[in-house]
Amino acid sequence: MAGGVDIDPLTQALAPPPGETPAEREARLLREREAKKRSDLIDQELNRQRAAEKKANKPVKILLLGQSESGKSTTLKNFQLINSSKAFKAELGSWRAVVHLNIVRSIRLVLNALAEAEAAASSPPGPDDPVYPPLTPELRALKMRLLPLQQVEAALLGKLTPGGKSRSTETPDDLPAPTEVSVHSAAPWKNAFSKMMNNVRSSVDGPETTEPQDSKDARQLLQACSEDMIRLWNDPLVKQVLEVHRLRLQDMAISSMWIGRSHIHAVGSFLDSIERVTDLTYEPTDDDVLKARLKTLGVSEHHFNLKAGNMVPQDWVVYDVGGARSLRHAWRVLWSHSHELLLAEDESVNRLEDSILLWKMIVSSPMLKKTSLILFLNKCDILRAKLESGQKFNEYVVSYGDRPNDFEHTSQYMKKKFMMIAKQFSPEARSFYTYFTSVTDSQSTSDILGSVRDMLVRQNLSRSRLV
Ligand SMILES: Nc1nc2c(ncn2[C@@H]2O[C@H](COP(=O)(O)OP(=O)(O)OP(=O)(O)O)[C@@H](O)[C@H]2O)c(=O)[nH]1
Ligand SMILES: [Mg+2]
Repeated sequence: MAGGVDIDPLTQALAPPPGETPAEREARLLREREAKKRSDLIDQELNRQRAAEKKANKPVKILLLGQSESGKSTTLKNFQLINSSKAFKAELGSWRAVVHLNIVRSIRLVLNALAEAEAAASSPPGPDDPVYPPLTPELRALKMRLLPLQQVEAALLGKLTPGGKSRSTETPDDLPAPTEVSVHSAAPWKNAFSKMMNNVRSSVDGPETTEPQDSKDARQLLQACSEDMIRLWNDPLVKQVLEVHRLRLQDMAISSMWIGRSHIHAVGSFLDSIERVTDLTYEPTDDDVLKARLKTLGVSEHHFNLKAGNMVPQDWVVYDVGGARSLRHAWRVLWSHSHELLLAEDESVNRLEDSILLWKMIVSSPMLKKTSLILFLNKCDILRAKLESGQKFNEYVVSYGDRPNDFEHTSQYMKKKFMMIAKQFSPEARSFYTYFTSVTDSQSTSDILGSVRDMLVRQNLSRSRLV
């Protein structure tokens, strides 16, 4: 500054007042020390809050575990339906082909049983052979008329994953064996289906279409077979044949395969809606999607941004994995990160032993000792129906003894069993939550998933509070 003395205004402001007495100086320094203390406390509080926020913003990670067919993917679908319903609705069309594939495969299952009944009739029965009722000429004719459905199956399978990542597990046999279609969860099958089905829709709407001829033929063939499929499924003789077939498989201890009770129930659920789902204008409903079965291979990751009550939205990641025994090695990779673990168990009593072993393995894992566990005892609707139809729970679980053969007592018994195992095998004390579910019922599942979500949000927040 020309001619002036250069004085820094800050230094000037902080400088002791001119003519300060020693007592005034002492009082001023005390004030300054207290102000600094307050400022440090505020900084500390801000840092604490920042750290807490950072922790709270960590996504909640949910890992869905359980046997194959226990309902993991169906639980995930419910989660999508509740929390990102727009995306769920946008994908409805992609499920149409899966529903069709479920129908075609169920019919094939029935045709296999009929073929077996025919084969049994043509050779003298051994003492342990199953006794099938003789097939009528009409039923044999029906069986022949439905053979072209194999083309439909091939066309749908061909479209499942263009890169050939889908897999159909065929076993070498004279008869076409029961099969199950699986899809690698990372594969873009939904896009492939959407494309295909959009094309199909345009073929229904008008003559101009880019739909591949084989898909179009497949849809029309399916519709043309509709009446025969209905006739087959409603034939009382077919029901008798299926029952003999089921008992035979049960005797061979392969009841958890395709024709396992829960599976007949699962794939059979579309057999009661053949007319509706084979119509050329068919659009899948939410319930259809929940019932559609597509076995998962590998691991798929799904992101959500959820808000519970008046809390800030939080990122959630849900991992869905394949539950088949051969795929379980992949689970451990996911365990290395801390997750909330949601275990779906098939409550339909035919695979209880595996279910118990799986639960033991999970609760005793040292890697998961800090992980929250939520147990879904699923398919309660099937358990209920079986008990009501007179099946005896103690035939499957001998230790159940003479307790009442009703849903209330059997379900509580199973819950206690799972709780005892958790208590006995957990590396350290833990609490876990159990729900009785039927995840194909979107309404009740929505309530349950809502409370699970609120509980986890609260838990996550209290964990993130630095003490
Ligand atoms: N009735 C009934 N069916 C169910 C229930 N939960 C699932 N399902 C059906 O059972 C079948 C298998 O369910 P998924 O969700 O595919 O089973 P998953 O555990 O994902 O099986 P993987 O992918 O092989 O590990 C599907 O057809 C579902 O619609 C239930 O509570 N009740
Ligand atoms: Mg699955």
